[in-house]
Amino acid sequence: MSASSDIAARSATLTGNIVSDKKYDVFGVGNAIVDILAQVEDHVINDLSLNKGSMALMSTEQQGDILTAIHDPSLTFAAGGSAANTMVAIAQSGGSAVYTGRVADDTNGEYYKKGMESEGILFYVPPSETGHEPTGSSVILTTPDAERTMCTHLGVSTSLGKSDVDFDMLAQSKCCYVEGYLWSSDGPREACLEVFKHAKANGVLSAFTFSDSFLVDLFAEQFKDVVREHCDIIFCNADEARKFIGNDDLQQCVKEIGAICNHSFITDGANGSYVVIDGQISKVDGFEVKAVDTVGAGDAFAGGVLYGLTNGLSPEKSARWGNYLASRVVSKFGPRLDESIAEEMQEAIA
Ligand SMILES: OC[C@H]1O[C@H](O)[C@H](O)[C@@H]1O
Repeated sequence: MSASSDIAARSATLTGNIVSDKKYDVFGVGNAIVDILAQVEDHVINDLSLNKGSMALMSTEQQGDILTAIHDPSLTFAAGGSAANTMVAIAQSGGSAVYTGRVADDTNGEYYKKGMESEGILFYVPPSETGHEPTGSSVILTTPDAERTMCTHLGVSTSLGKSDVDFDMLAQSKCCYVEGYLWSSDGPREACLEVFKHAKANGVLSAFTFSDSFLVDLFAEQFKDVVREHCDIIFCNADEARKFIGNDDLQQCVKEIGAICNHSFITDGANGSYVVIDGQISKVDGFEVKAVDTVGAGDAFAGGVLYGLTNGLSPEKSARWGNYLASRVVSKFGPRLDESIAEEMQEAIA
């Protein structure tokens, strides 16, 4: 079978919705990160020379300097990590999810594992022994306009490798979901490529998120190859879409992304999202809410979409549910919702 006819066949499977007898809805792979959340004024982002709205990689010492500088007695902690947040959104929608990510055998690692298990996620990778890197963490500064700026130390999450992946569980999943954040480290990137290959060999659809515009800056060409060779479904936001295509005109970017991947979901903040299925573009409206913290919004959107696609909803209804989950996450501080909201689905997508 040629590459293009293979893609066409996989595409037809999705358009008919991915409802199969596989055991799990989605198999996620990501950096396991504990979030340290603070609210700051705008000038703090400038004073610290941070790139507002983006993610920067740094050492724990640099994170410590930031925490000292902001001197916030009301810091809060949350289990985060982009793909992990997405798996939680799937579970809170009523779906089933498996998570592959690495924590250390330390306090944050224990906290993180408990957080995932309490949401019903199958988090099976054993923690790394202490003495090396700590569990990954991200100091997340949210400004009054609800924008979040992330200062991340990846810690032990960069030691995730392909030998950590449970390929049997992957084969029993309808879809896998990989975060672009993993591209900044060699071992996790190789593990992801292996996940995509095994997914294809076992009739599991492959979904990918670009994660952050700085990654698109660094890896645009690699991301294009990944999308063309491996992906059935992609997620990005408007900034990432513009950088990926190299054009400021969002409509044009949506069209061009849709020509590269047959199932593309592009978020546009409070305006909602674009769904491009086999070149056909639909705009799906967002929900009007007062946003206080945008951390985790894209993750919640992807969770809603993946829940929908793996449970018989059309791509547009799936995106509507994704928009709803994102609107709920931005209405509160922190990267995840606190509880299941599956019972709100019918009204939200009607
Ligand atoms: O997408 C938001 C997530 O990305 C970062 O990895 C943080 O952990 C945060 O929870």
